[in-house]
Amino acid sequence: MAEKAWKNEESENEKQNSISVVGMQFAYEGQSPLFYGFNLNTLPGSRYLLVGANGSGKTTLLRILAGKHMVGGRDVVQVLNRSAFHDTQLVCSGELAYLGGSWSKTVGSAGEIPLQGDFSAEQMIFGVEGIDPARREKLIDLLDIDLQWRMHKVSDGQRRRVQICMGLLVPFKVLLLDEVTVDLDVVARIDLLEFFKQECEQRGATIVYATHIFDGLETWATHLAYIQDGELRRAKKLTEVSELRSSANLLSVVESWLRSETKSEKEKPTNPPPEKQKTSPFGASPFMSSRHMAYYR
Ligand SMILES: Nc1ncnc2c1ncn2[C@@H]1O[C@H](COP(=O)(O)OP(=O)(O)OP(=O)(O)O)[C@@H](O)[C@H]1O
Repeated sequence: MAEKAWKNEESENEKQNSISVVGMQFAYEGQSPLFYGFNLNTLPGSRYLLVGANGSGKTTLLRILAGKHMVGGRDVVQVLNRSAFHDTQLVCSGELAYLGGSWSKTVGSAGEIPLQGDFSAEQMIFGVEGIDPARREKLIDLLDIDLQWRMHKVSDGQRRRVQICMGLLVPFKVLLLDEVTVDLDVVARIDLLEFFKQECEQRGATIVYATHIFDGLETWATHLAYIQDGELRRAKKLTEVSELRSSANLLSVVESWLRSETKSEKEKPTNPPPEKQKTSPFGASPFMSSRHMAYYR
């Protein structure tokens, strides 16, 4: 029923993108652009797997989508048709959620919450107001959280469970995940991935998940996005990745892409490659990083 409801709504909205990135450019201070003319569109209900070598730009992209860096005008990076950076309500309302590697979490209007200290899991989880009790119970159960855990005495995996629980308390519409299952045991990871899948199928949520762990993701993801040095080399439905139609699994497909990337790097001439263009395609102004403009969170 729920699935049908969001799909009807979606057809009325003419399949609007849940994420839209158009001609994005971004550089860290003092560095040449990491992203230049970067485009990405996702539809509601999709589960994107974001893959690429170490340093290819996955975390930076997720942080930009999460509104943590300003990368140009309001139209460049839009989530739910609103500017990811300028519309702070997106994050405060919980519609746009980001779960990354750090041990702190912005939970709506509660702001940054440290996840280490002499307090219980219960205090943390029940400290967030306005949460649907049934959803909260479901998450506590799913992540097998003991509400009596003292946060300064738990293991990395247990702390991670509490972090994930808090990040999911509000029913998100777009969820950005940066390698968050890394500390979880197999059962917790499988159950969580299944929960994410249901959130997309039943509510039309969109997930972008950056990971190097591909176990079980062939049947989980709907799309695969492959980044190389800040360039989106592939963005396809998983069913359209030709290598996956043969017997190859996701791990070996991504491994072959990464290996050919490394090989072509080695075969490059020793002269340094020309830097990516540093002027904006939208005007003659010099390229400016988000930090030059002091617009980052
Ligand atoms: N705060 C920062 N300041 C300057 N450069 C940075 C910063 N964070 C990342 N970088 C650089 O930006 C590039 C992309 O880094 P990013 O963390 O986005 O890659 P990644 O694909 O997430 O890597 P990994 O798979 O190792 O997590 C790298 O060259 C990195 O050194």
